Amino acid sequence: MTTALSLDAVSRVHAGRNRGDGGLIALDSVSLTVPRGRFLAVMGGSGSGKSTLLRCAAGLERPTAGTVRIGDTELGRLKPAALTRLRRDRIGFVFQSLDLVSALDARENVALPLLLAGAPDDGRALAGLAAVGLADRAGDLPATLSGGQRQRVAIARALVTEPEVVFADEPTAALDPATAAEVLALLRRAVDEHGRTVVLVTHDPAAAGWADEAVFLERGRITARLDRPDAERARAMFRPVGRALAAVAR
Ligand SMILES: Nc1ncnc2c1ncn2[C@@H]1O[C@H](COP(=O)(O)OP(=O)(O)OP(=O)(O)O)[C@@H](O)[C@H]1O
Repeated sequence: MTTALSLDAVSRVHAGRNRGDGGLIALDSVSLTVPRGRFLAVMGGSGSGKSTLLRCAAGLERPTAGTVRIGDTELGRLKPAALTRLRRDRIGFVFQSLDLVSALDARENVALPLLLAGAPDDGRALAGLAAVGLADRAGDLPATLSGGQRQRVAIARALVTEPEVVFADEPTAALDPATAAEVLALLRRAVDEHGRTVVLVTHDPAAAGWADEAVFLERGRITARLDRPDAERARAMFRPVGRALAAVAR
C-alpha cells in the first residue's frame, strides 16, 4: 500500500482568538493516513476544522504542530518556493467558490496548471474537458456555463497535471442534488479509473456516500470514522455531532 497523504498529530492554533488563554484550537492533534487510490470524505459541522485540515494537508497553511506528508515528502521541511512547486505539480484543488479565470475559456482554464508548470498543452486540456463531458464547450467563457459545468471544468483543471492528491472543499455546496451527484461521480471516476487520491471536505452526508471512507471532525478532533459510508450511515453519524455542536453553542 502506498501512502498518498499522511497527517501525524497535526494541530493548528490561531493565536489571539482565545478559547481559554491558549488561542483557538482549530485542529487538535489529528492523525490520518490516506492510501493511494482512496476517496476520503472529511465531514463535520460548521467550524469543526474541516477547511483547516484541508489547508494544512495541502500545504496552504502551516500547522502549529505535527507533520504532514504528501507521499514521502514532509511539507514542514520545505522552503516556501519548494512548497509552492509541490502544490503546483503534485496537488489538485477544487473549491466551492467557482474560481475559474473569467477572461479565459474553458480549455484555457484547464490548461492553466500546465502553463504554470512550464509544460505545453499538448491536447491534455481538451482531453480533460472531454473526460468531464465538456469537449463541445472548450471555447466558452465561464460566465456562459452553468454552475455544474463550471465545477466540471474546475475538476478537469484539478486533474490535468495527474496530481498525487486532489483536495476538494465543498465543491458541490452551490449545486442542486442532481448536478452535485454528477460532479461527485467525476471525482469517483478519477479514483476508480485513474487511481487518483481524493480528499473531499463536505458537510453533506449524500456527498460522503461517494467516498471509500469518512472521518468526522468535532472541535478540531476526529471523533468517528466510517468505512464505505453510505449517505444514511453518514447522516446518522452526523446527528450526534450536530447535537454536540448545538450544546457547545448554547
Ligand atoms: N485565520 C483564522 N484566524 C482565526 N481563527 C480561524 C481562522 N481560520 C479558522 N479559524 C477558526 O478555526 C475553527 C475551524 O475553522 P474551519 O474553517 O476549519 O471550519 P470548517 O469546519 O471548515 O467550517 P465551515 O464548514 O463553516 O467552513 C473555527 O472556529 C474558525 O473560526
